[in-house]
Amino acid sequence: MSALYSVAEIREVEQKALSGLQPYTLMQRAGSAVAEYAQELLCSATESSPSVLILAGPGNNGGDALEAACLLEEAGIEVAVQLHADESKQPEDARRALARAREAEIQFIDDLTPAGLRGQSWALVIDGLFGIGLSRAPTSKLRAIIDYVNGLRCPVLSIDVPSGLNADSGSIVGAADGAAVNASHTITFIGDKPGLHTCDGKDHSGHITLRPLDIDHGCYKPTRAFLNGPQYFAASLKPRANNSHKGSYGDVIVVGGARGMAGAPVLAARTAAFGGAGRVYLAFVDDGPAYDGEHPELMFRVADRVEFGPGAALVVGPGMGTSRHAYDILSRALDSEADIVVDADALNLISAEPTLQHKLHDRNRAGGEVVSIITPHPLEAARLLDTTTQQVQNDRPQAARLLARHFNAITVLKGAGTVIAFPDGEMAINPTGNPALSTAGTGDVLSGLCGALLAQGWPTRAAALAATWIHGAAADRLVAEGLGPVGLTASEFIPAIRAVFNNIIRDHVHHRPSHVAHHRTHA
Ligand SMILES: NC(=O)C1=CN([C@@H]2O[C@H](COP(=O)(O)OP(=O)(O)OC[C@H]3O[C@@H](n4cnc5c(N)ncnc54)[C@H](O)[C@@H]3O)[C@@H](O)[C@H]2O)[C@@H](O)CC1
Ligand SMILES: [K+]
Repeated sequence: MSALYSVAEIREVEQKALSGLQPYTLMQRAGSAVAEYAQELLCSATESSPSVLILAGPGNNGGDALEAACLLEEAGIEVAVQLHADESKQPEDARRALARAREAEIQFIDDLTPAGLRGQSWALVIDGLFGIGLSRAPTSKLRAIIDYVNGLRCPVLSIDVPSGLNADSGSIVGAADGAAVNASHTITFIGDKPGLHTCDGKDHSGHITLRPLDIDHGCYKPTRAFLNGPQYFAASLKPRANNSHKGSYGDVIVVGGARGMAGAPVLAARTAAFGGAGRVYLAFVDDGPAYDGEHPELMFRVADRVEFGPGAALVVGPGMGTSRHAYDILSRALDSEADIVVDADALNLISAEPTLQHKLHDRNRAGGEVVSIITPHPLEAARLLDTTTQQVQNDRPQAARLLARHFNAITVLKGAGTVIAFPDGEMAINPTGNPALSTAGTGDVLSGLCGALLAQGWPTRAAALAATWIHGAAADRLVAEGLGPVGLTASEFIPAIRAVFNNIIRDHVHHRPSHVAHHRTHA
């Protein structure tokens, strides 16, 4: 159950479902799911006042809220509704929900400003202002209500999508002119949505619960997007054979390190070693250090004297600089038949040089297998797409898909809710990770881990998914241990990555029993 649906796909499912159901059925189901969940939240609330504030907007999201209001009132819970709708323009189902609420003599708050809400202490707010139908920034009047809700300390349950958030992209509709509810919980309907998991979605959605509303499976089509998880790379999680040696786990060559920038490739190389590569080389653009005192197992070379044969996995770009010399080395790496991870300065060089762009694009192996992974952060992505960081962040899924198609490379667009896009249009959003990763060097760690998995023979697709997931899970583990999110350094993620990786291998490997149980026979 980790498929992600675009708004257009949700609408399609909804239309198919509605054609086979009595009118109002889905809204009833949605309202009752909200009421049920609200009651669960109220049970755990500490607030002495049981009063629930219900915000209902102009569309069917507001209808869901009104239906929930009726059900909560029937259950003996005190509710107060603030309705932000032009009643003459409500859709049919929402109008019916409103009529029902009026008949039930639910309390409507006449004052539609925050002043009408102040002075009350709410046990819970139910946010039904906007769902997937929000098309422009909320008006200033509604922004004031959203600000009021965001200043409260009680739980906030958003219906379908936190109002103000774009369900496809996770950005706030209207950017600086917009505002979105900060939910503690989101109950989302029909299918999970990408925008809840990336960009601002991660901060605004809180705990996400999916309710498919009993819609027949036949109404759903397969989607091209999913929430990343170990099930998507489980086939590559294998135990190590006893009869193996360093050659069994491949070579990583980290290519980078212009003068004065040795730290980045060292971080990538250390992670490649901790991620299980058999041998790890650093190929320096300029004369780098002779060895790593803390990890003397890493082998230092001068890039000009290193062959980029097909057998090794290349990680190109950390601390590489953008000199002519770096260009030549990158060009040679792109010409090679090796699996390649392209990061950092290598991406900057590519964004400035059409020749390199073509080389990256044309790197398919015979049979069409994609052999390149690019790992841009939003600024690098913006340079590659010749646009602005703001534009990239406005629609991260779209930006990642464009990059993947344009450069024919699996694209790992880093940031809150990292997006992994494939050249065939498929896309994953990564649920692991936290702001502890917002520090220098964590990108080098990610590209080093990708390289380690490629060196161990993982397909590029599985490597990109697993590296992203493990990298984020390592950050989550450190924060759970009380070591972050403030002040963690990139180096500290490296041993945590090793621990998480070994754990998931253990969890996914089926062990044979060590002995055979024997049955006693009684005489
Ligand atoms: N139709 C159905 O049977 C179902 C609908 N569902 C609910 O309905 C929602 C979608 O309903 P709608 O399509 O009506 O969309 P919304 O309820 O999200 O809101 C759309 C309405 O808001 C208006 N609007 C958009 N942006 C605005 C702005 N900035 N300021 C003021 N008004 C603005 C639109 O003109 C439209 O009237 C879902 O998110 C879900 O909560 C679910 O209950 C599932 C079943
Ligand atoms: K909502």
